[in-house]
Amino acid sequence: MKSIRIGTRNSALALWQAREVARHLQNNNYLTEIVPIVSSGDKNLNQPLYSLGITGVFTRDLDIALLNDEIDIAVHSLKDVPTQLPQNIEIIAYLERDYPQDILIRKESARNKEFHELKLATSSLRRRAFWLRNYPGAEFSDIRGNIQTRLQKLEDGNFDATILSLAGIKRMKMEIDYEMLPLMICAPSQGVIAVAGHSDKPEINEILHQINHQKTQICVEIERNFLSTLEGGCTAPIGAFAEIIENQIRFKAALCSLDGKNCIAVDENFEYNTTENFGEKFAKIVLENGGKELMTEIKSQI
Ligand SMILES: NCc1[nH]cc(CCC(=O)O)c1CC(=O)O
Repeated sequence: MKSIRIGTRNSALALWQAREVARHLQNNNYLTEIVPIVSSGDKNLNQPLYSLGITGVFTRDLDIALLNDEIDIAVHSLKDVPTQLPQNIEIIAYLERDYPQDILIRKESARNKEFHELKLATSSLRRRAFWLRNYPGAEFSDIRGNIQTRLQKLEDGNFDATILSLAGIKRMKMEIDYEMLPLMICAPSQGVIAVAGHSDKPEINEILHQINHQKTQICVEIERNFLSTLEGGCTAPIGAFAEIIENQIRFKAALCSLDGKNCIAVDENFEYNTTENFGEKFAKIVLENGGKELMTEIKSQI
């Protein structure tokens, strides 16, 4: 039997996630091979990227490799995957979500500062807005790069703390002090590893179904339907988190203005069924309650 070629980005986190998918497949007796994709093979495609619907900065190289049949599947952090997928590419499996939360990491010199005094480094509009909602007037710096780079920049830079995803810290086995941030609502599908496949490869997709975690799928589909109904392609401060508690789903979400002053939140408990699109339903409630105007305002500001 041929081994399944698992495409991944080349960062430490991406490689860890790809190995996690490999481990699940191996547990089901499939052979696997990790294929790190460094740069894109656009040259082999005979159509322009936009005409194939390829948009995501984090996903584009893997999308191209899938379409060029250099890999059989692609592993992603689901929160980095655009809600509109390219032609012929589908998310086929979701691994069980581990840690959806955002956490605060501060440097030693800021040990005794109160939250409202912290100078924060984060480029995420969502993290900024939710923080400002609680601590108006807080100051921010931009910070980009992978987790290791950001932690190095925190040490070197002129700011006190940063906000990261707990999933990333746990996966990298970082021995680091952190504080939980119950004031934040995570990004839609944060903490979830997703496996994308090619729609024309039913045999591979059949295999992927075996490693799918259905409860995770139910939750992230609600979160992502909420996001895509609100957004229409722009990036806004939107948090969304669904979890299954006994036989009910608890869904918490919010759309905030960039300065955090205006937040339209939903907090719902409901019985799940497969016929209703709950994410879309709750997004429409937000849109009808001032969300439409707020989205227009945000789009004009970013
Ligand atoms: N956009 C960056 C990114 N994409 C996925 C993760 C970590 C894994 C996850 O949260 O799903 C991170 C780092 C972070 O947000 O701190």
